[in-house]
Amino acid sequence: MSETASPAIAFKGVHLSLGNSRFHFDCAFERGVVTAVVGPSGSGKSTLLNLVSGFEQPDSGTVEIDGVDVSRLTPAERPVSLIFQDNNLFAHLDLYTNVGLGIHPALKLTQEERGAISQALARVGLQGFERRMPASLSGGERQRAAIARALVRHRPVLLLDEPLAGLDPALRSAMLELIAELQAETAATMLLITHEPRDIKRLAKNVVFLQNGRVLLAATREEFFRRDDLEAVQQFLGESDSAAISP
Ligand SMILES: Nc1ncnc2c1ncn2[C@@H]1O[C@H](COP(=O)(O)OP(=O)(O)OP(=O)(O)O)[C@@H](O)[C@H]1O
Repeated sequence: MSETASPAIAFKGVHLSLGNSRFHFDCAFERGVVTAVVGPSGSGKSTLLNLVSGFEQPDSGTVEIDGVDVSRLTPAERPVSLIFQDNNLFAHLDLYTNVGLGIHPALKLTQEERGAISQALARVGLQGFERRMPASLSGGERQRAAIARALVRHRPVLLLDEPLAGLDPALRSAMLELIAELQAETAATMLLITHEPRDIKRLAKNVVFLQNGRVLLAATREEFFRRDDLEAVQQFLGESDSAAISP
């Protein structure tokens, strides 16, 4: 991974215990690119993202965003947006309100901000969907609405926790394109949890591979795909490939 520019996110001697699981992260994430966060189930991928978003705080060590120690800040105080696999939207609120909440929790919006909501919905292909309720949307449309909300927030860091899981192949590929376009437009630093090598190939510049709560390998995408000397990486590539072709 590039070490020349200052990283957007840095874990410095971070230790955390959750139940019987122990995590130790010392790693950095390059600014303005997508880094794929991969590894076996239970290796700590969501926990790593939670430490960035503030849903977990380290027992010791620090998490820095843009050189600022954010370890003790609440999620709302951090310069971060999040998109999960599902449950990104409030089911009882229409899309206009769901996206608007990304700008202001009490929806005290200026004329310009109100315009930005409709623009963001149009940007993700949901023009005219302002009054639609989440339950009336397909899974792919709901994920696009979540991206619209991230867009209006203008945060420098976007965390994507398996946002494509559960989508059919055509929707997956449309979402991959959309995320790639938004990354190019906004130059946000993105961390993407995925189980799919093709997501890494399409989107990621770097890859961080976790095992047992630690970073096993931090590499560029090209280096990562050459590291099949590592059994865990070989297993990830093998299993994912077979999963990709099975019905
Ligand atoms: N709040 C918690 N209390 C106890 N154990 C926890 C807690 N949160 C996570 N863990 C444990 O920590 C380990 C890592 O969890 P995590 O969700 O970060 O893994 P993951 O790599 O994202 O897994 P997956 O790919 O299955 O989503 C798991 O064994 C999990 O059960």
